[in-house]
Amino acid sequence: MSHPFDREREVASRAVREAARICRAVRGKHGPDPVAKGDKSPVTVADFGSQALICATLAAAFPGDPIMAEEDAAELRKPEHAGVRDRVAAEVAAIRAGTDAETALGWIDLGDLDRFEPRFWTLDPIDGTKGFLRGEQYAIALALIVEGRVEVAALACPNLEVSRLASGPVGAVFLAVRGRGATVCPLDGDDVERPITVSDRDDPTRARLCESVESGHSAHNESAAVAARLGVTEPPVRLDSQAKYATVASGLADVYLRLPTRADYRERIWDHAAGALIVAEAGGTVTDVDGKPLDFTLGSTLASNRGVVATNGRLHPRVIEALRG
Ligand SMILES: Nc1ncnc2c1ncn2[C@@H]1O[C@H](COP(=O)(O)OS(=O)(=O)O)[C@@H](OP(=O)(O)O)[C@H]1O
Ligand SMILES: [Mg+2]
Ligand SMILES: [Mg+2]
Ligand SMILES: [Mg+2]
Repeated sequence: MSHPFDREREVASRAVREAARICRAVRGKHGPDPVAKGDKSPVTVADFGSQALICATLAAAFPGDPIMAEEDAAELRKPEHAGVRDRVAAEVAAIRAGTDAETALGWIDLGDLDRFEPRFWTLDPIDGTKGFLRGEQYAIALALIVEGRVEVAALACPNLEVSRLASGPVGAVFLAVRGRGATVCPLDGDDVERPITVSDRDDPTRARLCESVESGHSAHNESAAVAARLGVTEPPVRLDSQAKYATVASGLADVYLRLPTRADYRERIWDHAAGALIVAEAGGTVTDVDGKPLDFTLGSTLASNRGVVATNGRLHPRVIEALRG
């Protein structure tokens, strides 16, 4: 039986898998060549290559769909970055033979949507770029938003173990369609997908928390205070990227806290759309720190939300209460 968004799910899955290949290739070869953006955050050959491939795939499959992606090709067009541009073009051509630099830059710039649309994709070609540079966790995050609701999510986590068992393969793809549950399957090979669910833990003192590695992205001192109020004794697991959502969705952690470090920072929608649907479809709950649902209708940021809290659902009210102090 076919369902709405079957094709979108299949295309999104294929797109993030192909992007994971370029990320791994860039890491495997000669270092990722980070370039500092205007806000001083890093972007690499792999971020650009991933965005180029995914935008090309989406444009071919859904020509009318706009894409709101994190990166753009402006820096790559500057003469001082000709070396990076040539590497991006070469990495893209290694996967899509015959692609020239102008074509690759044009694909990157397909992700230039900057305002809300009734139907659009949002893409983080590498979420957790700092994790990618450290050789730790990162994710390729793609989501389809229709009428302000996330309908489809695909999240590739190339360094996440599918089953945290020693024998589990490294690299996972998480998929979700609203109303149809969430699944995981290995990034490599063609193993079957299996459904995932959040944990059923309801004792807050035993909650397993996870948070960002970077203290600039989430206030570690405040999450420690929240943990103390809940009576949690285990230290939080720190991992980069939307791998945190995947960890909660698979029941390996119970709570993801992302607490604002500055009053003026607005979360970007591509940092949350895919992960939030995957947790919700695995049976969990995602809100901001005030307990409000995330609002994806306001353009590129979650302008009416502060921070993010994702839990297994059962613990959500207790966590929001603990956040109130
Ligand atoms: N001040 C501040 N507060 C909150 N979030 C911020 C902030 N600055 C940046 N960012 C965004 O954080 C994204 C990475 O988040 P992570 O959870 O992966 O951080 S961490 O690497 O685990 O520390 C990161 O995504 P990528 O750029 O895709 O890596 C940024 O969009
Ligand atoms: Mg970034
Ligand atoms: Mg990101
Ligand atoms: Mg990114």
